[in-house]
Amino acid sequence: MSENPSALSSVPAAGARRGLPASAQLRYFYGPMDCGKSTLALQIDHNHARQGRHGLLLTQNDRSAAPVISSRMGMGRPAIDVTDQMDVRRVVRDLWAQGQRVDYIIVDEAQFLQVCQIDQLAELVDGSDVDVYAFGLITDFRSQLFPGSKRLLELADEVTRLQVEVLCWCGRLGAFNGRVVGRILVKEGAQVMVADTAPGEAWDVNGVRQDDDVRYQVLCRRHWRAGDLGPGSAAQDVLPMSPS
Ligand SMILES: Nc1ncnc2c1ncn2[C@@H]1O[C@H](COP(=O)(O)OP(=O)(O)O)[C@@H](O)[C@H]1O
Ligand SMILES: Cc1cn([C@H]2C[C@H](O)[C@@H](COP(=O)(O)O)O2)c(=O)[nH]c1=O
Repeated sequence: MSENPSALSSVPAAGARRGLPASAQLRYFYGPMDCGKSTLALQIDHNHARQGRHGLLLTQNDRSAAPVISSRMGMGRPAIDVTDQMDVRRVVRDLWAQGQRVDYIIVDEAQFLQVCQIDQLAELVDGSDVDVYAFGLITDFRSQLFPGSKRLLELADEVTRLQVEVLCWCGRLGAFNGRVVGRILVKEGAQVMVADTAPGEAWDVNGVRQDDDVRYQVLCRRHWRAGDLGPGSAAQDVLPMSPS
């Protein structure tokens, strides 16, 4: 691994500032869709950048279909779209070769990264003292771990569940990312299908047309298991209308 110019820069890593060994960390922030992960990613980037630290922003398959980290709060920042074949260490090395510092890396939609790419991030933390902040879902629409998320749980120095509560339609805490096709909750299909929690949007992601009839709905376990999408769902629609 080539030398990190950050170590030579005027803003050394936190540990080095105190004369301690390098103290970079791999931190993983997770939560269901719509809980504020991208917003927090942008806030952390903002706070580091304003202290003169240099960040590298990565994402994969952002909802906006653009290479950006985008928050539903309306903010967004350009990011590198990580392809499956990309060696993240190479991206960092290339920046160093151009004389650019990389003090920290922010990765949004980290659940989509390959297992080997999570290992590469850990290598950047341990070998080059680069802080890594990863944000993503932990489980998919079947409530199974994404491989990238599993690897983050295995490797991260710190794992944090976001505190912003996303509620199921019944008012319980929602932790399950239900995939809704038409008006039906599905439990089979491709693991990756980019879509929003808002209905009726369609776009191309990496040249692949996404199904405009697919959306996600965060549910509690009880209603995810039952496939009950609440008032306005298919089950409700077939009920006879009450006379006016
Ligand atoms: N109009 C709004 N007013 C206040 N908060 C909002 C509004 N729209 C979205 N949000 C907040 O933004 C969160 C979604 O943020 P986002 O970073 O896009 O989520 P994630 O990346 O986890 O899917 C919502 O949970 C909500 O807290
Ligand atoms: C559950 C689940 C989600 N996805 C996609 C849907 C969205 O494009 C992203 C999550 O975005 P957010 O920033 O957390 O709102 O992931 C998927 O492809 N497969 C799934 O099972």
